[in-house]
Amino acid sequence: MSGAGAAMRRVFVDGERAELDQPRAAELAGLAARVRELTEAVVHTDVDAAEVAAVSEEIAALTRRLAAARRAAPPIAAPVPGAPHIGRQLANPVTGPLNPIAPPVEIHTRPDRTVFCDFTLTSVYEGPPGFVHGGVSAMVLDQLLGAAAHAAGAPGMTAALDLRYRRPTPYGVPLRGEAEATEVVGRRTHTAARIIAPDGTVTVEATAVFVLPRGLTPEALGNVE
Ligand SMILES: CCCCCCCCCCCCCC(=O)SCCNC(=O)CCNC(=O)[C@H](O)C(C)(C)COP(=O)(O)OP(=O)(O)OC[C@H]1O[C@@H](n2cnc3c(N)ncnc32)[C@H](O)[C@@H]1OP(=O)(O)O
Repeated sequence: MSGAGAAMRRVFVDGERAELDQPRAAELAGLAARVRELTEAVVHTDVDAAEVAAVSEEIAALTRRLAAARRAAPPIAAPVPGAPHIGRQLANPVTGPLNPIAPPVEIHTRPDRTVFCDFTLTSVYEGPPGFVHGGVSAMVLDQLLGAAAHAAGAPGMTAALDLRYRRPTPYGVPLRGEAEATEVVGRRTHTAARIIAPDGTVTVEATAVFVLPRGLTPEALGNVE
């Protein structure tokens, strides 16, 4: 089995990572939400130099307090019977409520196994002035495409990701992401996705191929249907 396959098995099947119950996850999600506000404030602040220095010191002190009890690796959520493990990665940089760099994006699965998300990116994700960074759009789409592969019962790791940036993606407005699996061939799952602006314009289109690492089964990843 590949290194990635073995690592996934250790985390999701063998219980290598700390597993948080819902109240503890909610506490830490609240902390991450405050840090997201802090990031926004840092990017936009215009306070004077003395205040910047004072706040920097306070933040360094807060960081030391949090680091006083440190885990070796990000924790995951306790398993939910019947649900895929993909939703257990609480520190995922796209969907993870515990990760301050995640917007976070909440992905939903429809009964027909397609997936969608409604999300708003703030100006901290700016690339070209006034618009979302292309790498951030790619990150969101990679996750959404991966979720579509999971939803189809054919999860895998991203082997290829192809993007078409049709129009600039605005930030600060509600965006819709949609994705679906288009074909499953052996360990390969082909997927397609798009980001849609509030006026219905498709700003980015993506296709991706996901490959299930050798030695893993969809069942081991929690795709139980
Ligand atoms: C497992 C998933 C778990 C997810 C957990 C939750 C997170 C979800 C998050 C989701 C979002 C975030 C996701 C992330 O961030 S995943 C992180 C980014 N991705 C990676 O790091 C992947 C790195 N690559 C690899 O580990 C290997 O290359 C993999 C495992 C992908 C394949 O290595 P393996 O040795 O197994 O491959 P094989 O040679 O036996 O080929 C097998 C089949 O695949 C076909 N093929 C191979 N490559 C390509 C390609 N580029 N285009 C088209 N097809 C390709 C190949 O032709 C063959 O098909 P066939 O000839 O049999 O028909």
